[in-house]
Amino acid sequence: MQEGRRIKVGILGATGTVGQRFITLLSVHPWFDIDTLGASSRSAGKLYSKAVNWKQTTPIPTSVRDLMVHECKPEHFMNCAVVFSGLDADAAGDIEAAFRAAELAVFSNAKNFRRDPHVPLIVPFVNASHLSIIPQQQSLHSPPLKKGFIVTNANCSTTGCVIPLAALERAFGPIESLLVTTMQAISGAGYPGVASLDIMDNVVPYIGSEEEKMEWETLKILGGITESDDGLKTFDMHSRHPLRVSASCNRVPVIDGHTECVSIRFARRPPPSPQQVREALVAFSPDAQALGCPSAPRRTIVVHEEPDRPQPRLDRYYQDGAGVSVGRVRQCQVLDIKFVVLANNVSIGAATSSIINAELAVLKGVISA
Ligand SMILES: NC(=O)C1=CN([C@@H]2O[C@H](COP(=O)(O)OP(=O)(O)OC[C@H]3O[C@@H](n4cnc5c(N)ncnc54)[C@H](OP(=O)(O)O)[C@@H]3O)[C@@H](O)[C@H]2O)C=CC1
Ligand SMILES: N[C@@H](CC(=O)OP(=O)(O)O)C(=O)O
Repeated sequence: MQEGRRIKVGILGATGTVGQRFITLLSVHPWFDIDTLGASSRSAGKLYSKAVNWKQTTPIPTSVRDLMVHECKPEHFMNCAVVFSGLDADAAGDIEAAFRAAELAVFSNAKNFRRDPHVPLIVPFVNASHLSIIPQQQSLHSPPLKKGFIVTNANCSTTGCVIPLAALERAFGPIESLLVTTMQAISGAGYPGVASLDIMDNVVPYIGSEEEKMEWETLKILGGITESDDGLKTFDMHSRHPLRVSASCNRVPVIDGHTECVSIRFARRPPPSPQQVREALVAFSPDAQALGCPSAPRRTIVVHEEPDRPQPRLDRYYQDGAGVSVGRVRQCQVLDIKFVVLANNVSIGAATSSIINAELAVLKGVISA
């Protein structure tokens, strides 16, 4: 990024749970300046401070308090080189497609384009290399695009799980089986989300479509990209080393932070020991750090030795919510290794991932500053 150059950005869904986290993070970002905000017609035409039901622990940044909220139409955002989306999935599909067609670079949290064969699904510490599919996405668009594209980040539970898995595949080769059971925070369902009478004093053993998303997204993220003789790139869905995934997803009465119990079997025999696994997790240093992404945490994974960690209340703000916390690394009597991972669903599970993805795109020259 050229010294002194700043990039104007817009936020779609700026009033929501993820949108508020975007505002908090981007208001102090060293490269990006918040220029334009968008939300539904319920909020459009109001000052941000009047439209939003602000739920962050820090005040609304002064730089955005008096910005007007717009409808999510590209013509309001043409000052922006980058648009971050925290849109409700019911609206995200058409709106993000329109923004891409208007030659805007869209970094989305919504699920709508994650399965698109030309859209990268990127967890920034895991598969930044998938940005390489963007020229194909642009050339196959009708009409072909020069600057517009969509990059998605993953489901928040998928994100927490694939980061340690990527560290372990890098150190020990392919994982062939994954069993994961989640305990997901209420904020994952947006605001107002799950009714208090459903979640207080309770655990709800079902989150619609969540298990299917975890089982599918993990394969796209951990897989590579293959290129045919005619130059067409395809996501290989971890098919060179087939990975079987079984996810069980639960909602628990925690405000922020998804906790996941993970068991894995490696392809390699004999498998690594728990101590080797701990060392590989601690040593993990993704490209986002080496390349100098300003929002990348100094350390991606902390490994706790205490037997009762990680815990959401104690660990969800590790590295300002950009890192993940692992604990209880031990032998699994059925597969090889099991552990617990905790990730902040609103930060690295959503807004922080989008922002680091955009930083990677700038550093790799996909976005011209
Ligand atoms: N919360 C989390 O932990 C995670 C969320 N996600 C995904 O991120 C996205 C946002 O989630 P979250 O912030 O929790 O959701 P919220 O319900 O809190 O916020 C939704 C946002 O979308 C806007 N919106 C709703 N309908 C429309 C519309 N028709 N046109 C334009 N804007 C609209 C809302 O504006 P208004 O205020 O005007 O209604 C609001 O700004 C979702 O797709 C979600 O699945 C992904 C990972 C984690
Ligand atoms: N469904 C997740 C959050 C979310 O919105 O996921 P997705 O973006 O994959 O729909 C949760 O409830 O915790």
